[in-house]
Amino acid sequence: MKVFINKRIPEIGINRLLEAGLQIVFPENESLTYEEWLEYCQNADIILNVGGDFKYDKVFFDACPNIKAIALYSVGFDHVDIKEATRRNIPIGNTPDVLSRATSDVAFLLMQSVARRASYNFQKVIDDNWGAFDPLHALGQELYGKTLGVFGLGRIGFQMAEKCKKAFDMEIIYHNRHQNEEAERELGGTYVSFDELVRNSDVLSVHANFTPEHKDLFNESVFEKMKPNSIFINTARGGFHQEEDLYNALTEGKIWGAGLDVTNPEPMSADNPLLKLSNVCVLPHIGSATIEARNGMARLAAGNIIAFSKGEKMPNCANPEVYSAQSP
Ligand SMILES: NC(=O)C1=CN([C@@H]2O[C@H](COP(=O)(O)OP(=O)(O)OC[C@H]3O[C@@H](n4cnc5c(N)ncnc54)[C@H](O)[C@@H]3O)[C@@H](O)[C@H]2O)C=CC1
Ligand SMILES: O=C(O)C(=O)CO
Repeated sequence: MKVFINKRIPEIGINRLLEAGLQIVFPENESLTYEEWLEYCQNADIILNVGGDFKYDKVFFDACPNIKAIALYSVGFDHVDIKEATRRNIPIGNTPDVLSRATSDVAFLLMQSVARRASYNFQKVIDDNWGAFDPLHALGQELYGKTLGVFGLGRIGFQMAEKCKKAFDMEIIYHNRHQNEEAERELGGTYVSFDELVRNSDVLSVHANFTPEHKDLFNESVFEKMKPNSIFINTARGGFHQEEDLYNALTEGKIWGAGLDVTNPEPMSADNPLLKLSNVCVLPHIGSATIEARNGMARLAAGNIIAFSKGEKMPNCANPEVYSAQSP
């Protein structure tokens, strides 16, 4: 079977695919236009997808009737129309768990960076503007004993909560699709309504899976209810926050600061007004960017493809219902 991989991934994944006798096709140039990407996909049986540049929607599936399986090099699958894939019996593999530690590390890093104004202070050093010791300037806030609100207490949200609990003895509240009793026991966390989460969090960290109906969920009316000392963190997907409303909330003192690893669109333009604010820290979607996580993702993506090529179930599948649909 022919596997199209749109961008180089760590060797461990490539080697596994080659050892399994699969044929790999890489593009000559990794910056593909939609048309070029589609053409590569049309000539493949399986796709190993890196990044979220192109959507796997009805138009794609109609244009690529030969595609039998897609292995995402990500845990998030918001760029895939899962219903459409399932309808066509196409399993969609993803890479859970192996990146939870790295991504929650970045949420934790952003939280502290914003609380201590790290990017603002770093910029001062770069600008040769260190200045004299000033008892009243660039003061941050301490996080000990404060309340962390997790929106989406899944694999990554849990690890963020665990770190905040251990490092700063923070109180954990969360809002999730379902109450997570095991997490409550381990973290001593409390399930709250969305409204309570927004009103009571000192740090509100977004970790849910993105779906179009939640676009701009964090908007003016939400920021309005947040505490003036609160920090908004988003490492999930940029679509969750309304950027202009976030900017206004930050400049009008409705919230203390924001840390973003994800924006909408990505990349964020260098002249984005958010980047001029001293209470904002933006990272270029590096949540899973560690050697350990990226190797793990390569291993899982290759494992999904190899299992599929042998007629087995993908071990990590975003639409396991494809398998029950196939059974008599
Ligand atoms: N910044 C980065 O580099 C990375 C970002 N991510 C993002 O993080 C997301 C979460 O990943 P995991 O923790 O592995 O997923 P997960 O599926 O383990 O956890 C997501 C949780 O969010 C909850 N949820 C979903 N929609 C919700 C809603 N509308 N309201 C309340 N709760 C809701 C789910 O019930 C689930 O518990 C991914 O989907 C991806 O978008 C993941 C990895 C790296
Ligand atoms: O896995 C994901 O969903 C990412 O965003 C990148 O690792």
